[in-house]
Amino acid sequence: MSDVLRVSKVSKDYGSRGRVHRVLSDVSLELARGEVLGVVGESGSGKSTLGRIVAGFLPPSGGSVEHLAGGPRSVQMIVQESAGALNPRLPVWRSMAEVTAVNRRLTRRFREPSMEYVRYVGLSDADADRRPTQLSGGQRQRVSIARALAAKPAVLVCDEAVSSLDVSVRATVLNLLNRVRVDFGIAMIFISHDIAVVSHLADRVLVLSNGKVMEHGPTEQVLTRPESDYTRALIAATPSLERRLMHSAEGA
Ligand SMILES: Nc1ncnc2c1ncn2[C@@H]1O[C@H](COP(=O)(O)OP(=O)(O)OP(=O)(O)O)[C@@H](O)[C@H]1O
Repeated sequence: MSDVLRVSKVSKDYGSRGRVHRVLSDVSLELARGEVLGVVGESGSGKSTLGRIVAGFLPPSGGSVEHLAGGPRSVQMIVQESAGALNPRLPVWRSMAEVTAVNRRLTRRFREPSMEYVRYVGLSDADADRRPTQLSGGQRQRVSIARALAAKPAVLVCDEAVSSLDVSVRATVLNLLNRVRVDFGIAMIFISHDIAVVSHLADRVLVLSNGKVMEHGPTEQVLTRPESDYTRALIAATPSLERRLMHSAEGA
């Protein structure tokens, strides 16, 4: 299947002359249409920096990022509290309409084009008329997903997108993201410190430690036959995942 994203030997340095801190070194990856790459690693390993570089919010210090499909908004990003990007004083349909409207005067006739996405993510027409603060955390994250979809991206970067949600809400949003990948063929970079969460969605997993790729392979392989002690430690630090892996090994 054709690639929609190619990241080649990307590095990132923070700081200035004399006090340079390298936070990403030689990271390469490719994404095909509809494919989900999970990016895991402990706090400070460089996950968000990578996500922001891929989304075009941050320039790399070296290497290249090629967006091989879609228009100018071909990569969209969803973060932990994406609703922060929504105007708190406006009904959410208006924040959504801003993504696509050419006309800055967003009268109510611009509402309908957004509603297709509002309904797709499982929100009601009444929800679209509410302000972000009148919605739950899960509903706000759905709005963020709807807003990203309205931009018709080829790639979605999800950075800790479900981390602040309750476990049951988290499962429904993960299911929604899975449908998005199937229904729209959107590829995703799914960033999380929690390898268990990543394992629900990702086809492949890339493990980052101190800005370096420790391993990168099919999810099943990385979880059951990790190559590095670092990955083994990440799995061991996630008891729910360890239990699940043990059960499936016993059942095999
Ligand atoms: N704007 C910045 N200026 C200087 N250093 C930064 C900046 N942003 C991030 N860093 C540093 O870069 C490293 C990687 O940070 P990054 O946020 O990418 O890691 P992360 O894996 O996403 O961590 P977390 O899971 O805690 O969000 C850290 O050491 C961090 O302190």
